Formats: sequence, C-alpha cells, structure tokens
Amino acid sequence: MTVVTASGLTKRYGDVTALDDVSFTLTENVIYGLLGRNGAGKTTLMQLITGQNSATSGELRLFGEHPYENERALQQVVFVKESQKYPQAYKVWHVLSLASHLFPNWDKDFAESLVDDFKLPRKRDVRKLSRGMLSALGVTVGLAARAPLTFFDEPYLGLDAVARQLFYDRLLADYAEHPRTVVLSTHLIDEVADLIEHVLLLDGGKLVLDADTEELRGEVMDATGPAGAIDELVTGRDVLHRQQLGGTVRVTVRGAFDNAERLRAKKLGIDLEPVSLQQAVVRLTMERTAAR
Ligand SMILES: Nc1ncnc2c1ncn2[C@@H]1O[C@H](COP(=O)(O)OP(=O)(O)OP(=O)(O)O)[C@@H](O)[C@H]1O
Repeated sequence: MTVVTASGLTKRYGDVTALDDVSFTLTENVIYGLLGRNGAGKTTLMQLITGQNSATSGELRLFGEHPYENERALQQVVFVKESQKYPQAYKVWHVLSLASHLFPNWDKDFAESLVDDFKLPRKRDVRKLSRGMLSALGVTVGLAARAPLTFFDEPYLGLDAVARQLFYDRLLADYAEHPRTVVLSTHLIDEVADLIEHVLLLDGGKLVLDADTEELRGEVMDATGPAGAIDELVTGRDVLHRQQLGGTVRVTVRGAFDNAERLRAKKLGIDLEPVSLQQAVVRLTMERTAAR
C-alpha cells in the first residue's frame, strides 16, 4: 500500500526554493533514510507531509488524502524532532500521558520499558531535562506511538553512542514485530546504514537519489589502478570523483559493472569495490555541488 505520494512538490520561502519539483512514493512497512546536506530540504519535506506547512505547488497525498489540516490522516502520523516544544511545567510522565491520548496505537508497556532503558526521570520537569534526555523522551514517544507513519528528524542530538545504539536496536526489534513506515532523517549515515532499506537523498531541494539501499551497494563503486587502465575502463561512465596519487588513480563511478566488465577490470589490474553508503552520499552530493 502507498502511504505517501508526492508529485512535482515544490516549496518556496520568498526567493529560497527549499523543495524543487520532488516526486516519490513511500510505501507501507519500509524504513526510509531521508538524507542530504544541511539545508537540503529534509525538514521542509517532513513538515509538508505532516501537514505543518503547505506546498507552493505540486501534489501531495497522505493515506490518499491532503495532509494539510487533515486530522484523520494526521492521526496516523508521529513526527519526532529535536526541537520539540512541550507545555510549560510538564513533567516526563505528563508527556507520556498526553501521548497515550493522542496516538491510537500507543503501547504503554513499551513506553515504560523505554523510559527504563533510557533512565528517564518520570517526575522531572521537561524543561530541566538534559539535551540527551530530551532526545530520549522524543524517541520514546516516537517508538511507543507505533504510528503507521513515523518520522524521526535527527532525533539523536545529545544522545551518547550507547543511547543511540539502544534507539536503533529498539526501533529494529519493534519494527520486526509491528511493521510500519519509518522515515529517519540523519547525518550519521554509517550508523544507520544497516537499518535503512531505502534511501531518499535530497540536494539543494532536488531529489537526487531514490533507491533501495541494497541496490545502491553495487551502484556506486571505487575503481583503483594504473592511470591509463582506469581511463580505459571508465570512458563514457558517470565519474563522481577522481583522485590521483603518483601513477595510481582512484575514481568513484556511478553505475553497476557487469561480469564482463569486472573481468576486464581484473585483467587491467584494477580493484573494484563498493563504497559505503556514507561515501556514496558524499560523492553524489559533491557531484551536484561541483556541477552547479
Ligand atoms: N521558514 C523558513 N523561511 C525561510 N527559509 C526557510 C524556512 N524554512 C526553511 N528554509 C530554508 O529552506 C531550505 C531547506 O531547509 P530545511 O530545514 O528543510 O533543510 P534540512 O535539509 O532539514 O537541513 P538540516 O540538515 O540543516 O536540518 C534552507 O535553505 C532553509 O534556510
């Protein structure tokens, strides 16, 4: 089932085009990574889908409906962001109690176990929580809400490495038991590379990549070898990056190599290896930056 459909989605703030003619679909029961450099348009996109803002042009459907001011569609969505504001004088338990009323699928036991895992002080005022505790509270709400569409917008700020791992582990375990659509916006790409199943990469408001993580592994490759051989192998290919050290050249290339090409590379003394997701994202976004 399709959860979100965006077609030609554009958002302008004055003369800033935050999203530029973006089209994609989100389907049910997939963990998406929404990636991109600072200012790429990730938060803007999430705000449009969660009805917090309206598009300048283009079509957007959330569970088949317009999201803007649509309570029925938005009941199925939870949006966790680092800068979440809570009412004055709220304590941790107030937030959990409010969330239990807001989200139809709220799992109280799961919420309680997360509060224990993250060592959240139930009776403390939210405004007195540390930055990491605030993030942990957001993550707890986002997970225990079990909304059919869950957004985490850089939810880890302030969380230490152990707490972040706890978040990834709990997310994956709960997702396995209660599949749903999750969109995780993050700059810590290596940390989530094994978690995300599909990548949406924004750059300068444009969607530059919409691919399954698995597919992507063979799609962006490093080729290292003698300069002449490399030039021969990559002629006509989409070269994202080139680095030369003496007579040895390393290029990052977009596009898979078939078996015959791999054999040829071997004969030419060239090493082919897939780059990490993080490297692929860096190379793909640097390419556009350089091309502008
Ligand atoms: N309310 C606003 N008014 C004017 N410009 C805005 C507004 N909100 C966002 N922008 C601009 O739109 C662009 C996209 O911003 P957005 O916050 O969506 O990026 P992002 O990918 O979430 O960035 P980051 O990774 O730094 O959080 C930026 O150039 C930003 O300055």
